Amino acid sequence: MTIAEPVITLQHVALSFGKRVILRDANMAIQQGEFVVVLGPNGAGKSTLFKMLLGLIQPTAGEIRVLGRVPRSGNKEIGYAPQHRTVEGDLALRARDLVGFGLDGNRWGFGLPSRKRDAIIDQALEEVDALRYANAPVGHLSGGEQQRLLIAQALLTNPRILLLDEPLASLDIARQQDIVTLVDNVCRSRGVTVLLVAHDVNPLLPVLDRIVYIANGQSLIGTPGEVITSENLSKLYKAPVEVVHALDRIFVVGAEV
Ligand SMILES: Nc1ncnc2c1ncn2[C@@H]1O[C@H](COP(=O)(O)OP(=O)(O)OP(=O)(O)O)[C@@H](O)[C@H]1O
Repeated sequence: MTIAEPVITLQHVALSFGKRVILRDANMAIQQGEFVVVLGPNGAGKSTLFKMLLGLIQPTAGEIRVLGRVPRSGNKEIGYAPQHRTVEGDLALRARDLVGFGLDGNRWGFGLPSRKRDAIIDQALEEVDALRYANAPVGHLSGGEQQRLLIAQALLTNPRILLLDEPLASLDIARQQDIVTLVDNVCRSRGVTVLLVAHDVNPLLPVLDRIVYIANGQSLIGTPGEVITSENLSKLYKAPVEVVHALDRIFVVGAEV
């Protein structure tokens, strides 16, 4: 039996912006098809980790490999949905146009015949159950509907890795659940590796494989039971933190997550 190479590895990775240390000695190996939730307080470096994987920010030290190579920008094997604020108002942009940006941002999308282009966009819209509002103006759609479009956009190039930055932000619990189910289906059916930034792990507990926790320049990776413990979080935050398990949920008391 051969053991598959991890799709993402960080070895002794450090990153600072001037005097601000974001990561000191980060180490992780993430496998094909894993669903990984990235947690940590505001400003910890969660989005910055994504930018390093996308080749947009270089580590100060250490080695990063994505699908066996040094990260490079424009890698169509990574689908990326950045942090997003809901678009409001009468913006003329239609849902399918927003999704189509996923092709335009990649060189291979240029010059596609329009029928082929439409078919690719329709397929992505169908996968996120957004076909029925394909022609609606984006500003008329709810936050959850807009989030589906961003996921469709990220899927357009058939990526092997999906980076989703806070796709659950400002959604109600039911809509959060819908997006979690959608992303889980994409992860399992396509065998895509998902990294998803969140501030609350609870809606994701039924589907995630492991979590990465970043705080104060340190990072931990493992199952929720391995990582989210009073001892670990007290060390990360350098303050007393209590982790409470109740009603199949995890509550962190004493720190902003
Ligand atoms: N290009 C940059 N130059 C200098 N500082 C930066 C740069 N990018 C990010 N930072 C800083 O690095 C820190 C980490 O930012 P990042 O956006 O990764 O945090 P985050 O964990 O995603 O936070 P949030 O939960 O608030 O989205 C912040 O203090 C931010 O201001």
